[in-house]
Amino acid sequence: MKTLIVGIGGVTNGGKTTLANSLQEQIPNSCIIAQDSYFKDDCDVPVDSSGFKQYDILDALHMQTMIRDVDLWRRDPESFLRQQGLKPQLIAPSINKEVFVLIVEGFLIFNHRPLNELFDKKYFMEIPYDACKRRRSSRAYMPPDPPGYFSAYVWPMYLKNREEMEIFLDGLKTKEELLAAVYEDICQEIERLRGKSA
Ligand SMILES: Nc1ncnc2c1ncn2[C@@H]1O[C@H](COP(=O)(O)OP(=O)(O)OP(=O)(O)O)[C@@H](O)[C@H]1O
Ligand SMILES: NC(=O)c1ccc[n+]([C@@H]2O[C@H](CO)[C@@H](O)[C@H]2O)c1
Repeated sequence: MKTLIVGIGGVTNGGKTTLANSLQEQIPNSCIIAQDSYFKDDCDVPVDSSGFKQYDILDALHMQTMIRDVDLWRRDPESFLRQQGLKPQLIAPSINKEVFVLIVEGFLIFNHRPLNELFDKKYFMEIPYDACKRRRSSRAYMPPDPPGYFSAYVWPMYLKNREEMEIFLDGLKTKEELLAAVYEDICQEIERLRGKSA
């Protein structure tokens, strides 16, 4: 059995979850670990000097738990898939040629060194400030963004976190264009892995 870990990171509301879900539907034996599922309870997230809750830093997330889940997948991708309610679709000529794909999506996945080291493929979604602000204002986070949170906290934190990045995806492209580009790239990687001796 072979494995491929794909990271889809980038700006808030860039379209990471949308792209990850579409990829997961198209790629056999793939599943998703989403960083947004690992936020700490609101009472455990500190407030900065301006009174803003610091949600956009690694400390706001249970990263050890997230890494543990990635490890669970690495040890036994087939069981992990079943635990998520997904059915393995064994299509390659032998189990040695089968490629299991983990899609990890989230806004700070490349900023956490132990997680960053695990990726075989990395994509970083970007959209400009205005589009991001517009998309974000139509979302309901829990707790909701207080006034000024996006421009004074979320966007500056994004620019800081982005400094560590590599491959960029233009999140203003259509969902179909984004899916086609990344899907094609991942399929090539799966074929490359299948071709490698077990
Ligand atoms: N390619 C696209 N073009 C236009 N709108 C999109 C595109 N992809 C996603 N969207 C829309 O943008 C919003 C955010 O999408 P999504 O939840 O996938 O982003 P995200 O990067 O996972 O956000 P967050 O990290 O803040 O949870 C949604 O309303 C979604 O429908
Ligand atoms: N608990 C949450 O999911 C939560 C709460 C408040 C804010 N956020 C925002 O989620 C984005 C990443 O997807 C970050 O920009 C957070 O500000 C999430």
